[in-house]
Amino acid sequence: MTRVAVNGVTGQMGGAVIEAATDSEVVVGFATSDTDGVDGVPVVHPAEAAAALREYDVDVVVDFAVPEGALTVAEACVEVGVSIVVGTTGFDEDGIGRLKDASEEVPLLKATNFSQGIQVLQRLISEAVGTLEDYDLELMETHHNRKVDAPSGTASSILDVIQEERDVEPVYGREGHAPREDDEIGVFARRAGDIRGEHELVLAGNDEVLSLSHRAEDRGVFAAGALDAAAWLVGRDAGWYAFGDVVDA
Ligand SMILES: NC(=O)C1=CN([C@@H]2O[C@H](COP(=O)(O)OP(=O)(O)OC[C@H]3O[C@@H](n4cnc5c(N)ncnc54)[C@H](O)[C@@H]3O)[C@@H](O)[C@H]2O)C=CC1
Ligand SMILES: O=C(O)C1=N[C@H](C(=O)O)C[C@H](O)C1
Repeated sequence: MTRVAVNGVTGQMGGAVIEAATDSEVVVGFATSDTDGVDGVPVVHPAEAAAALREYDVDVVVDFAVPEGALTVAEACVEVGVSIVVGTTGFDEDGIGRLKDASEEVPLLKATNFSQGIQVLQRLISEAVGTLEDYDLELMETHHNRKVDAPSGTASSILDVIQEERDVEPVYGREGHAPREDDEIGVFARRAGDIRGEHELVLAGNDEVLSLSHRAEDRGVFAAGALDAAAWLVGRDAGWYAFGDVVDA
């Protein structure tokens, strides 16, 4: 069985990964929380990650934490030579640069969303935006009230997909006198309750509206995708991998 360490183990996604790990074994977790165990998994501070990766003979880290924590653990993976699946969102440019550096030393797979449905949605969006060239585009995402980064990592990835097809300028929310420019795309983030994750792109023009959307109904979908990615990643060459590589395999 693949020996997994979970970064952010005391969080919402950490719990979902422990629950979903039936074909792999979660042998240790990292978190800054003041606890030494969760669901029978020992919890170690991220500052001690390198020693724990050696002690627990970890094959791969599955990370759902915060950017600074993900970077600390990614750098521990480099020190020990362990693969890492990065699910944390909200990295700035410097953080992405540090992850890229890590991927030169160990296999690193980063995805802003580990659901297969979002992979397909991104492909559909690419086709729709490329085909309906003159249609207005508006992007919406909705998440639970504890989410700290906005827009979501998935919305940012969808924006990247759109910008490969069309030269659009994101406008993050609108307020006051804000007439729409032809080349803009409105991007909206809503936070409420325990909504697991909803994303929608609206394309409007020519007296019609096309709406492409996805809704995650349980965190288990992300946890299962990340564990599939982890099993796929172990034993590969150092490099930067995407969840699409796993889905297409
Ligand atoms: N790629 C994907 O499919 C998905 C990504 N996410 C992302 O995963 C991340 C975590 O989400 P949740 O579990 O909902 O958050 P959460 O707030 O419930 O959990 C965060 C965890 O990180 C830990 N933490 C805080 N500082 C840390 C540090 N310096 N080092 C290591 N751990 C640290 C906390 O103790 C906690 O265990 C977010 O960035 C979220 O956007 C969430 C769901 C799916
Ligand atoms: O924080 C979350 O919950 C989620 N985060 C990811 C994101 O930022 O896109 C993926 C998913 O939507 C859930």
